[in-house]
Order: sequence, then C-alpha cells, then structure tokens
Amino acid sequence: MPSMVEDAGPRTNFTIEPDVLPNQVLAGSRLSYYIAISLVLFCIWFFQPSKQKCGVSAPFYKASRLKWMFSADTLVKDSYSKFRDRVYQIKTTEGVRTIIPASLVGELKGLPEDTLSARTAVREAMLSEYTSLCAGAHTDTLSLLLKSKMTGQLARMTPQLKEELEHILATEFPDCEEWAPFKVQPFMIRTVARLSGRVFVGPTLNRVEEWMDVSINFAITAFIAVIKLQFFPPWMRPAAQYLVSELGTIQKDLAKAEAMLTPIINERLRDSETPGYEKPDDYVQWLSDALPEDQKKDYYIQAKLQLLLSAASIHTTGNLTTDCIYDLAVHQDMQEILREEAREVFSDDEAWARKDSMGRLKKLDSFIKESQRLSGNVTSFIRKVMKPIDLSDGTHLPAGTDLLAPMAGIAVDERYYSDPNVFDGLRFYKQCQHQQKQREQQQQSASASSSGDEASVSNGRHHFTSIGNTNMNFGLGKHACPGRFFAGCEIKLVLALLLLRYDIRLKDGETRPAPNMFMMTKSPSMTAEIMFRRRTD
Ligand code: HEM
Repeated sequence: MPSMVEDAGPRTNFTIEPDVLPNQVLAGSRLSYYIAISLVLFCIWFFQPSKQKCGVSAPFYKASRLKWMFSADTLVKDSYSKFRDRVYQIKTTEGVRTIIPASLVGELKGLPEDTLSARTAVREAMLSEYTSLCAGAHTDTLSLLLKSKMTGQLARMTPQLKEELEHILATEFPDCEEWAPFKVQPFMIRTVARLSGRVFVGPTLNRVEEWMDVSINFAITAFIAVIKLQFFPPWMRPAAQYLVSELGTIQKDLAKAEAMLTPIINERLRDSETPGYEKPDDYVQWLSDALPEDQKKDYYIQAKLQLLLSAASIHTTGNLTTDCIYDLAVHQDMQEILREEAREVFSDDEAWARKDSMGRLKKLDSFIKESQRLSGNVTSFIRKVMKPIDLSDGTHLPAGTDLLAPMAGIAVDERYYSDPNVFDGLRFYKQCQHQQKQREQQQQSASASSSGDEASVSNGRHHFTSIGNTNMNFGLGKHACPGRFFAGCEIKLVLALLLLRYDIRLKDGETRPAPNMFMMTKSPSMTAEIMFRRRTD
C-alpha cells in the first residue's frame, strides 16, 4: 500500500474515537451494505488524482486527505505555521481549497457577492441541489430578520429566555446536592434548542418533543448526507443520491416541521383579523409579516427557513456553551471571579430583564471568547471567487477558486495573541480595559483624539461578538453571523445561572475532555461527564 502522506507536516496516527462520528453514521439496518459500497467508493475516490486545475498562483501544502478528514485542526495549524502570511493551497476531500491569511483577508471581506460569493460557496459545500439546504430567494430574509428584530433588542427577550432556562433546569438537570457526574453536551444542545425555539417558534411549540427532535437533528442529518454524498464523485451523485437515506429523512423532517407550523400560522393569520389583536413576538411572526401576501400561506418555505435557522444556531451555540463548561471545570479559579460578577449584575430579579445586564458581564464575555478562540472553528470565511481577483501580494485568484481562512492557525499566532496556547479567561477583559484607558487618554488629549488609530480604539474589538481579520469565528464582512448577539446572550444566561447555583469540576483524575474532529468540524466531546454540586448560598 503506498504511503497516504504525500509529504510534509508531522504525521498523525488516525484513530477514530467512538463518539467522533455521530451515532447515526454507524447505526442502521443497512450498515454492512453501506460499509461495502463505501469501501469501493473510498478506493475510487482516494486514489483518483485531483483533476482540479484552477490556476491559483500559490504553493501547495501537501498532506493526506485522510488528515483533512480526521485531523483538519492539526493540518491547518501545521500548514499555517509554514506559510503564515502567504496564500497557499490544500487538497481536501471536497477539492482544492485556497487558504487566505489574516493579513490579506481584509482585501476580500468587502467585495460584492457577484465577485466573491458566500452563498455559492455554502450552497456547494452543502450540496444543496441534493440536500435542500438552501433558502433560495429567501436567503437574505433569514439574516435581515435577525438583524432587524433581534440584534440590539435582546433585552426584550431575556426574561422569556430566563423562564425557559429555569424550566429546563427544573425538569432535565439533576439535583446535585452532592457532587454528581452529568453529561454536558446533550443537555446543552437541548437547552439551546429550547431557548432558541422560544424566540423562533414561540412558547408552545418549542417544548414539543417532536419539534425539539426535528430542530436538533435536521443539522446532523444534513451533515451526514453531505459526507455520504461527498464519497461519490460529482458525476455519480445524481444516481447515488438514492442510496443516501438521510436525504429522505431531510424531506420527512421538512414535512413534519410544516405540519407542526401550519396550524400556528393559520391561527395567527385568522387572529390578525380581530381588532386589537396583539401579535406574538417571535420569528414565526416576523417572517409571516415580512413575506409578501401571496406567500403568507407558503407553509413549506416557512418550515424550511425555521429548520435552516435551527441548523445555523443550535449546535454552534450549544457546543460553545459545552466548551465553556469544560473550561470552567478545568479553570476552577475563574469560577469565583465570574460568579462574583454575576452576583453583582443579577443582584435583584429585575436585573434579568434590564437592558444593560448582559453587557455588564464583561469577564464572562471574555471567558466565552477565550473558550471560542481555543475550541472554535478550524476554518472560516468560506467563499467562492466568481470574478478574477488580484491580491496585493501578487496572488491571482481566478473565477472558481474556493477560499478558506485558517482560523485554527490564526487563533494561536503569537503575533495576535500573547502566550497563545495558554487559556487566559480574562485575556479579552484585560484588553478591553486597556482599550478603555487608551480611549480615556485620547479624550483627555485633544491632539491625540484628532489623530491616528481612532477606529481600532473605539470599536470594541475584544468583545465576544466582535469580528475582525484575526477573529473570524463568526465569519467576516457582509455575511458575518447575524445571530452572534443572540448566541452571546444565550450562552451568558446559561453560564451565569449555572455558576450562581453550582460548583463545577472535572471527574477525579480526568483532564479536559478532548474535542472530536471530523471533516473540518470540531466539536466538544458528546459523552464526557462533568461534576456538579449545588451551592448552598
Ligand atoms: C456560537 C454560535 C455561533 C457561531 C460560532 C456561528 C458562526 C457562524 C459563521 C462562521 C457564519 C458564516 C459567516 C461568514 O461566512 O462570514 C455564520 C453565519 C450565519 N449564522 Fe451563525 N453562528 C452562531 C450562532 C448563530 C445563531 C444563534 C444564529 C441565529 C439566531 C445564527 C445564524 C446565522 C445565519 C443566518 C448565518 C448566515 C449569514 C449569511 O450568510 O448572511 N448563527 N454563523
């Protein structure tokens, strides 16, 4: 057997942890059939030469495609430390990807969609023509509604979220009167599904198990469908799609969601005729109001947008919350610091609804951002070049080039983060304080305030929701995540409440649960247990 590693980079032993692959990949009555067909296709796919010639004037980092599949984190870090500020290319399972460093991504982030497309890149990555993972003409609606109805207005939602959180803690979190182990990841996914559901579909449907099930599993099913389809060369996919059972599940889930939403939409349309009717304040309503008259009864598109919204928000937010708990369990000293801050902010019950409360949790904000820095995305800024682009370093990017930014490498670049491999929960808090001082000094000095680096001092770039060329966990530019403010609010709420009520630690003799890596997706262990004990104060 020829060596699978073509060259370069430290070699990795590929062992697959039992919880690396979602259970659904491994289960099912047709398992042996899948294994047989997958093996044959894997051989065809693995040994076929990469035919993609896109003419990017940048060197290749050579590494096995297996490494991309199971160890993309290490691959991106290794290749980044070799090239750092240079553009380079990697052959991945999905084709050639051109990697854009932080120093050049600024030249691209403002380009229009017809020159550099996020939509096309995501549509292709999701194999939307088979998976239906695309909102079509309504793609912008999804983001615009989040921006106009949520961002900046989150305080209005926190009392409902707090109520929902109390309910799920009361019904699904153990008593923990003594130290007790608890599996965090599945709980966090359910919690975020319920909290988000409260704002997406309202207080009745969000607690219905069937809705929870569909909204949580839609993203997982789609992920598995994409992976299976990727094993087939593009020319085989029109026929191969019939072998991927998850594509059928996606359609069934869409139908279930449609059936659950239809009576709610109809009831609201009926009630809106009644004088004095007070409209509910949730995504179902915002969407219904935004749709043109002839589409208000298009239940299918409304169901689809809801499931796409769930897919974008539940696992991303739930997994980051889980990572934060793992980091809190390791960094015991941070718990009292953050608890103290939460006690100050939530000194009375009304504080949960106060407009500025979440913003005052500055140390917690820093802690979450630091967790995300070290556990966040492997890559970001997924884009497709639609018209040729020339970068200032002389790199030519022809139409058809697929871009990525090497987030895993940037996140541990010592030029951007001092002691980058050390977890410092107050890293961004200290930077914010420093920034604040600079701002005050600038205000005092008229000459200083009229000169120089004003923008960098005043834009709060160390906050959890800030984005920048070296900070792309929420993407960059026009398509940067519009849900990040809501995500921050949910995560702070969950962590603050848990910190106020529980002590948290690792199980005896254990270290921080290792993340799972599969196909560029890094996620916290789904099976790890963390110890909780209810506080008596
Ligand atoms: C920690 C949680 C989250 C992370 C890490 C995350 C990350 C991202 C990233 C990396 C992108 C791509 C941005 C780009 O390409 O420039 C994105 C897009 C998006 N996210 Fe999030 N997200 C999170 C939570 C949420 C939530 C809670 C929502 C909804 C409430 C949401 C809705 C969206 C939507 C609709 C887009 C597509 C934006 C567009 O293409 O214009 N996300 N997110």
